[in-house]
Amino acid sequence: MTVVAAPTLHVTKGHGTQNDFVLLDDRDALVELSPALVRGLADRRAGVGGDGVIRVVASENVPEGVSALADEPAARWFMDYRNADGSVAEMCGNGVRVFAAYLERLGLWDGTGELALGTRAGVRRVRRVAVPAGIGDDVWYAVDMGTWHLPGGSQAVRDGADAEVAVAGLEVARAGLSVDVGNPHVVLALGDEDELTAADLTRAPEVTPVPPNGTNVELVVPLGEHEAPDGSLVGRVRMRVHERGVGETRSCGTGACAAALAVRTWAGAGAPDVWLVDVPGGTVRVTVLPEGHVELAGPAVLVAAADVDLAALVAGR
Ligand SMILES: N[C@@H](CCC[C@H](N)C(=O)O)C(=O)O
Repeated sequence: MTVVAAPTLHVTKGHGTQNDFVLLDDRDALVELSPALVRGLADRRAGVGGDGVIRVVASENVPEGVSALADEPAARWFMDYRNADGSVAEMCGNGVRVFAAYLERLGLWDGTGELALGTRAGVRRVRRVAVPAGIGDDVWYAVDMGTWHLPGGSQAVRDGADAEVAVAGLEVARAGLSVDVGNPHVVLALGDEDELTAADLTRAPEVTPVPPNGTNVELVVPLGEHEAPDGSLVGRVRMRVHERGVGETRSCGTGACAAALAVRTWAGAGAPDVWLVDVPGGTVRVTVLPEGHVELAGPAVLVAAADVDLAALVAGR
């Protein structure tokens, strides 16, 4: 574990619907964020603890080719996201909101208008939004998550499944639908909430054919639809997730988008464009936007700040 800057690292802890992250401000890209350092910071016993680590880097310090920043000079800040096992992921939906809250805390965004930020999946745009009635009182952010894709790169499929998924605790393998929202997901619908509870996600679900770069897996139970005050339809699903590079987490923003998109696809014509996704850590809202985009909205909370003694972090593992 080599760190150029200092023997201590100032970090902040935050979460979005209890998908939790260790955040660091390394705008000059001085910290060598090795997989070992990420694993140490994310360690829930010998480190700070989190599902992932997120680093703020000024766009001009991001190596060329990492994101589409060259096309978007307004994206001054790059979200360098790592999973708890030290692996790099293209995108993190809950992470983007927490990253925006962290930029506000650092005085790098004033919370007004639209914040463009760089990610490995391209530029994402964030804005503060009103909290939907009855869903807590944390500050909410909405993120345009860009374009999404079903198998074959399209936004419509003839068959509702392209994979078979075996989940511990469930007797028979289920059909799953791959959804790409910047990172890979496979979504499978379960019969009822008892099955959702019975699923054992301490082990990674086995997906066939094996996705070449691994995948996140979402188990969903559709909960029906209701009418919003403006007369439009809102769908609701309950979800559990096993994240690539992490394990079961209490929420996954990209996973919520994938879950809503899969259920909407299975529901066919006339299905709602707005979905509430209930996860163990809370509720997020997914909206299918025009031009093939999808939006994720939900809370972001910063809960603590700490100075990490890097020598102790190494010694403790
Ligand atoms: N929790 C995230 C997704 C993080 C990345 C994922 N584990 C992967 O490897 O693709 C979210 O909120 O989207």
